[in-house]
Amino acid sequence: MNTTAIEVRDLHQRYEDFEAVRGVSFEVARGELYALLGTNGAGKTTTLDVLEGFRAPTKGQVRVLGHDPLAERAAVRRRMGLVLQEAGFYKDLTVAETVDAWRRWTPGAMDRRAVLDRVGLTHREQVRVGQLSGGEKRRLDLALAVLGRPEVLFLDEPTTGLDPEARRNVWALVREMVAEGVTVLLTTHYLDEAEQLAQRLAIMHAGRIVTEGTLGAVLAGRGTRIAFRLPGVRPGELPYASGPTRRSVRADGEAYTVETDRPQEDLRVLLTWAHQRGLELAGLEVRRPSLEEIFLEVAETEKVAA
Ligand SMILES: Nc1ncnc2c1ncn2[C@@H]1O[C@H](COP(=O)(O)OP(=O)(O)OP(=O)(O)O)[C@@H](O)[C@H]1O
Repeated sequence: MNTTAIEVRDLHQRYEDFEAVRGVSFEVARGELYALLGTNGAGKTTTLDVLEGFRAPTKGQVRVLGHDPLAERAAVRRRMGLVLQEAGFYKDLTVAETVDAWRRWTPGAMDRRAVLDRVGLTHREQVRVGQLSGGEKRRLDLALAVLGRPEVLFLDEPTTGLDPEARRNVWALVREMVAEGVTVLLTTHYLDEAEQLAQRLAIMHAGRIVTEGTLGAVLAGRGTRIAFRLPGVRPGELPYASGPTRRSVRADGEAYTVETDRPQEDLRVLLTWAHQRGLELAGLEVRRPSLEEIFLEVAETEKVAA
């Protein structure tokens, strides 16, 4: 059996004279969760649209479970589940009526009770969709997406606008799907979501993938961060003169972040310096960079390069 579930090769997508996707390539293995992150307008939803068979690529090739999702729609549509950014429900139908309506045209659909149990909405069965909370609507979205037991699930920003508890509930559900062998392609603005769920991820910016791989690989090669607050000291006074070490110091008001590939030595120098001057390094921490920082750096570097 082919172990690749999703394949994107040199995808380009143009809207009239604007090229929204500019040569994107990646693969997702069966049973893997892959996250597409990116700035607003990076091209994530457009990439998903092509994979879902809603658009023909301007150039390049995509395959889902070995098929062209547009030309061979019949072969692949029933094996995919979609959660789109905007859910189109009838507000006046109850949860039960909504699921029943979808079951009618989903061959091999799960029982209504089974699917609602799965997403934790059984107790809301008789409630009208218009009265559900945002988190409950997202869970109903997921219920409809998994109703036909899909092999591949596309989730476009599945937790946008949800409170922390509702997000965690959605994460738990997504983890269950992955544990059962479902392949998931997720787009998100939340870096912690990708950190929590994704086996591999890509950061997109202006139509291109700028970095890709496992979380470890994306973080590798980026220096350790030494962060602290120090009121009343100018950046030039810190004990880090320019030198051969790959190091940078960022100041944001009194908050300093030193990025370094020699954390132990740099920390020792900093602590000795502060001790000799009787200075208190408030909130001192040594940590690896967060995806958030990498994301911002990527966006910043690209802006400078553009
Ligand atoms: N139908 C369309 N016609 C013209 N331009 C479009 C169309 N859809 C998207 N775009 C443009 O293409 C670019 C990529 O949009 P896309 O929705 O794929 O990005 P995204 O990464 O999903 O963004 P977001 O995170 O904001 O949802 C944006 O500049 C957007 O304005």
